[in-house]
Amino acid sequence: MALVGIRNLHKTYQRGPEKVDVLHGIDLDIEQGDFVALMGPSGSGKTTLLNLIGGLDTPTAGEIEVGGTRIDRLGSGQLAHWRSNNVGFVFQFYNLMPTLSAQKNVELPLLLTNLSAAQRRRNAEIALQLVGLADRGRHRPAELSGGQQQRVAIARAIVSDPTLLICDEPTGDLDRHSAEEILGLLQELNRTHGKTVVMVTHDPKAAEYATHILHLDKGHLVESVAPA
Ligand SMILES: Nc1ncnc2c1ncn2[C@@H]1O[C@H](COP(=O)(O)OP(=O)(O)OP(=O)(O)O)[C@@H](O)[C@H]1O
Repeated sequence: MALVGIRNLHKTYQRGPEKVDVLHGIDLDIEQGDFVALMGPSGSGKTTLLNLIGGLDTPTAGEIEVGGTRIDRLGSGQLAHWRSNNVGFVFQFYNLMPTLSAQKNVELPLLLTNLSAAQRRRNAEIALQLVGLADRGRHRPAELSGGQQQRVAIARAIVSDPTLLICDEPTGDLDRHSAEEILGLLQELNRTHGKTVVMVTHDPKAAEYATHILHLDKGHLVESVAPA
């Protein structure tokens, strides 16, 4: 069974009196261990689909099963609990807490668990080590480069050991060199640590790191090709 199974997925937003149909019956399977790049023109529904897969939003109609759980059937509290156990999120602008050190930022998701303070610290250290920032734990975000801040965000995303990593334009704010480092890191997490990665990107070079490339156009999945 696929890790993510999506059937006839629809999403309609209500904007005042107006209805905006964004996804029109998406069918998609993502296997455990896939690294999927989701591409398509601006407004085609990429972030909408990504947020539905990660349980940040709920569909208007259709089914989403992740790791055997029908997440479209969960209430908002159950969905939040499911997310914290199963999904790590990486965003374009890092979303780190500016007043907290890198170490404390990485520990944040663990505050929702019943791990001891010592265990939280240890797990955050391991995650920072994995992203190559063991020596930057005491730095605040403003004292780190964009690429380093994104590494901290990735450490925060993996500290709870989720199966699924959801990345929305993770290199959209980085120069080419830092972008390649971040993509290399995501690839290593995918290949070596077995994380299933779903990444929205506009950048064809970023998509080359994926094992599968999906194209969305006006709310339809138009193509699914593996990179050469
Ligand atoms: N919360 C919302 N309420 C109403 N409309 C929304 C909402 N979120 C997104 N939309 C609309 O849904 C459509 C798809 O948005 P989405 O962010 O999924 O596209 P995208 O492909 O990720 O675009 P981009 O590449 O520009 O980020 C857009 O027309 C957008 O205006």
